[in-house]
Amino acid sequence: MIAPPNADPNTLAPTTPSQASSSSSPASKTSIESSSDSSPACLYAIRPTPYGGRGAFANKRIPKGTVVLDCEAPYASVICRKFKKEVCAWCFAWCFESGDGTRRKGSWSVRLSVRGEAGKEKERAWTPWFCSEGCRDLWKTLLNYRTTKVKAKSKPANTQKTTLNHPLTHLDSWTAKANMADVTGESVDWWWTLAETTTSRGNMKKPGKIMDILEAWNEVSGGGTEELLTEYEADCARFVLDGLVRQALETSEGGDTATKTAGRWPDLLELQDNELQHVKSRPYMLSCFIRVYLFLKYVVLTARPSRREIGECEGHLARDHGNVFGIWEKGSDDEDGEMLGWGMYVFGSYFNHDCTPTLKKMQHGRSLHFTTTRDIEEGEELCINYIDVSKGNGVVKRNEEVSKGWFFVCGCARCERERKELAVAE
Ligand SMILES: C[S@@+](CC[C@H](N)C(=O)[O-])C[C@H]1O[C@@H](n2cnc3c(N)ncnc32)[C@H](O)[C@@H]1O
Repeated sequence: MIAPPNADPNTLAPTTPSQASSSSSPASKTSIESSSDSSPACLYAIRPTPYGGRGAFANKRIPKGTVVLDCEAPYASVICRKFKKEVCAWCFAWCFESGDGTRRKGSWSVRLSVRGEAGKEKERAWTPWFCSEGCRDLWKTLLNYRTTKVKAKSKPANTQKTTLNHPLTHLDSWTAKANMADVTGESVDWWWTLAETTTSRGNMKKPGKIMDILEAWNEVSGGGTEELLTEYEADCARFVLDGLVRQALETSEGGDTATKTAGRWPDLLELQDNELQHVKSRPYMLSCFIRVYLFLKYVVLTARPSRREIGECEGHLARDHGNVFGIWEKGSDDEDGEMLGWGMYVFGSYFNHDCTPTLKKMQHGRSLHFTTTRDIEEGEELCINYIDVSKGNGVVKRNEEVSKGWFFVCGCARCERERKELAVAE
């Protein structure tokens, strides 16, 4: 359970137990159970825990080595830009691992063909790369959708980027001005509303408004993200876009494209919303979120029939941190590898952290599965580990790590026991 450390470790994402008070909502329980026909999710049920929102509890005795959840593919995912040529956008194969001697040069050779002007192939910042044509075809089959095409308008005669001021940097000053010590749900909503109203269609005609500037930027930059967003924000934008595409396919094709156990949009919305906790801890994340939203709305999604509204982008961003899983170089974050990207495997996000985990998660290509590491008794909680618990760190160090990355105090039995032992020793 991770968020993207490579981009900016301080932008990793967590949540607080308080927000999970919707915890035992019947909807979330149904979501998990409804997938039981195609997955072994009926082995457990989602119920409130005494320490941290909801958790997954065994419905019956589960033997060691049982796969309790097998997510075939993520609901949404992104390969970090710096790895995009090295990691297959479909099966997540890393060229340095899959190398047969010829591939050690450091990038895959198949990419999505994008025709630029005069029919010439050109590579854009968002162009995905693949390990094979087969993977590229699968990607195209699922996402046969114009995700990255910017509005086709004739270019203005003067295409000097330098004549435009960066349209989104002013957002930094918004959050800098705000007293973030007093951050509340209402104040976060207020900033979002301000972002929306100052860029709304009603303001379109007024010169100097963000909408106009973004449209002009769009025209001269050809939709490039390089200068509008930081690399991390661009990765977030691609992640959200992937989710929006899946959501659109769900709606337009009756949901048949929903990947096995990846969940659907309503399931994703059932996940813990981490936005407030995240912004409280890292105020600059609010302007990052809003920049991603404005970028998607006015630069990328202008080719779509209807423009996505705040709710959908915010819905993704609010659940991204703390709920997504890293896509790791060796398929498991227990090993010291690179995190190549991240993915939202919705139903996997109900597993809480335990310093003595009962599940091991393993990534195989696009899939992620969770296997019991010992026999589990009926009623026992199924937990994974968010941090490396094999380092031999004590309760204090482990909790420093958990609270730094995920903002919660670990309520697992091992931590409770070690805290008591420490108190007695003092
Ligand atoms: C991915 S979510 C897990 C599901 C979550 N409990 C829910 O109700 O949606 C991670 C969040 O669960 C809570 N959590 C997970 N493990 C915990 C633990 N060991 N102690 C306290 N809270 C925990 C924290 O709020 C954390 O941010």
